[in-house]
Amino acid sequence: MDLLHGVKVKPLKVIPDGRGRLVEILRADDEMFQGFGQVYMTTTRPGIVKAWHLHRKQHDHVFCAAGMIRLGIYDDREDSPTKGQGNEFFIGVHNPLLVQISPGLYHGWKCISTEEALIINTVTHPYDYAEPDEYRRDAHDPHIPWDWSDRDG
Ligand SMILES: Cc1cn([C@H]2C[C@H](O)[C@@H](COP(=O)(O)OP(=O)(O)O[C@H]3O[C@H](C)C(=O)[C@H](O)[C@H]3O)O2)c(=O)[nH]c1=O
Repeated sequence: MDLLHGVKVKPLKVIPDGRGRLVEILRADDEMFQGFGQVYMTTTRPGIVKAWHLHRKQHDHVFCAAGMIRLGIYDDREDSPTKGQGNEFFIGVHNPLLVQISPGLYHGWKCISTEEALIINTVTHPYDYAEPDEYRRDAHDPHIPWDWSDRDG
């Protein structure tokens, strides 16, 4: 899969031992590091879609620590070489991957596990309560050619 302009991925290493497991998520010396604003946890119940979200300033770094999600990213930027294209990732306990999403890209996810998905998002700007850097479209807005329904095969 060709990555959208402004999307980067980092495969994460799971270090298991007799007590449990440890996973480094994002480091200040990573090539992809863009700065630190805050880190927060958000969860999604099975079958629920949280989309579409877009930030104008902020980079997101999405890691799914429990459960599994189908992460969708859609490029609607006029000046982008990948305008009109999308990326899809299946990430979580079975595929530990950190996905960096640049400002201007629509993104969202669906929880595809039977248990709640737990997402750790490390972002480049602290959340501004007065003027959140959050722009949204309905998850099923026809402007974005995306189908969140499950596919049989
Ligand atoms: C991000 C954030 C939110 N909030 C408040 C605002 C709302 O009252 C409540 C839920 O926030 P939101 O609807 O933004 O939560 P999610 O729908 O889980 O949004 C997240 O999921 C999608 C798919 C993303 O891509 C967003 O970037 C990410 O914010 O928490 C805070 O108080 N602090 C914060 O840092």
